Amino acid sequence: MSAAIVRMSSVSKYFGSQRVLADLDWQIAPGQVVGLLGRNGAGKSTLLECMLGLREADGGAVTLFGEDVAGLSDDARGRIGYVPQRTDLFDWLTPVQMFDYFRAMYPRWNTGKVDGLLSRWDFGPELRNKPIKRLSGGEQQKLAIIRALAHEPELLILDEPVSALDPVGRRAFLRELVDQVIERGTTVVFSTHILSDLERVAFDLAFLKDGRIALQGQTDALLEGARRVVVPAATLPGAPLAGEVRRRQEGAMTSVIVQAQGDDVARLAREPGVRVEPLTLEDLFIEVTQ
Ligand SMILES: Nc1ncnc2c1ncn2[C@@H]1O[C@H](COP(=O)(O)OP(=O)(O)OP(=O)(O)O)[C@@H](O)[C@H]1O
Repeated sequence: MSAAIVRMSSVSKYFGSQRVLADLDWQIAPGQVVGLLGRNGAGKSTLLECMLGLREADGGAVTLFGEDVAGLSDDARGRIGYVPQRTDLFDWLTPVQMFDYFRAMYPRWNTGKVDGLLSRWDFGPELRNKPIKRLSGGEQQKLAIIRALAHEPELLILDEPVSALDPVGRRAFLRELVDQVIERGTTVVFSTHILSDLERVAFDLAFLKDGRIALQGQTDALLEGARRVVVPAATLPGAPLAGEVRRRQEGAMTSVIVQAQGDDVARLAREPGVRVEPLTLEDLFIEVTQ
């Protein structure tokens, strides 16, 4: 397997006494497209900011393209695109002025791509020449996405990029992501709460919980293998089932979530009163992150 593009080892981050990242290990391979999931406040933005060196971790190591993130070269920086959760555009400029400014900074800036996206995403002459601070939240989010894509990055980090977009805008963005960005082999890390979007674009999912990546795998495989096994408490063995994620007592029954069905689940399924149910992505999110 080729060397990881992103490598995080034992990364910790505290805000005061609150531990947000707890010795987190994570690696992302070239061309991987990963959806990052977690509850509100789980630390997704913090994780992405530490990954990019925008926030200093309190412990551990982060490398991007094999370089320590604290001393990242201009070349490596030029290969990264980032859409933050809150847009950080120069809002006193107009879109045309902002893109002129960034074009001068990035050798690989693709003006044709910017113009094409502006046209397809409904930026007529009037919007292109209006100060960004007077644009709507969704319009500003579209500009942040265009800015992140314009230099055709090899690593694209998106922190809830579609939260302000309407369904038409979201679909247009996802089409661009799937048809252009992912098609080109770009490595993508994408946090969102819109699970249906992830099912469309993310081949891999990673769940952040208690400051660590609690579960990661291919979306299809996770959904195919994950089951809720509801068992009379007396029938359930005390030892964890193979691939067990969590178990919870519900009256006389115990509900066990497994990532993948092993022989023990097949055996239990034959016992009277046992139910084995498939999980949706939403079920899996709730079960893994609760
Ligand atoms: N600058 C800061 N100072 C103090 N606490 C912070 C700061 N930034 C984030 N936190 C805290 O760290 C935790 C993680 O926040 P973060 O924004 O990374 O979560 P998130 O998973 O991105 O959440 P959401 O899904 O709501 O966007 C939260 O409890 C938050 O209150």
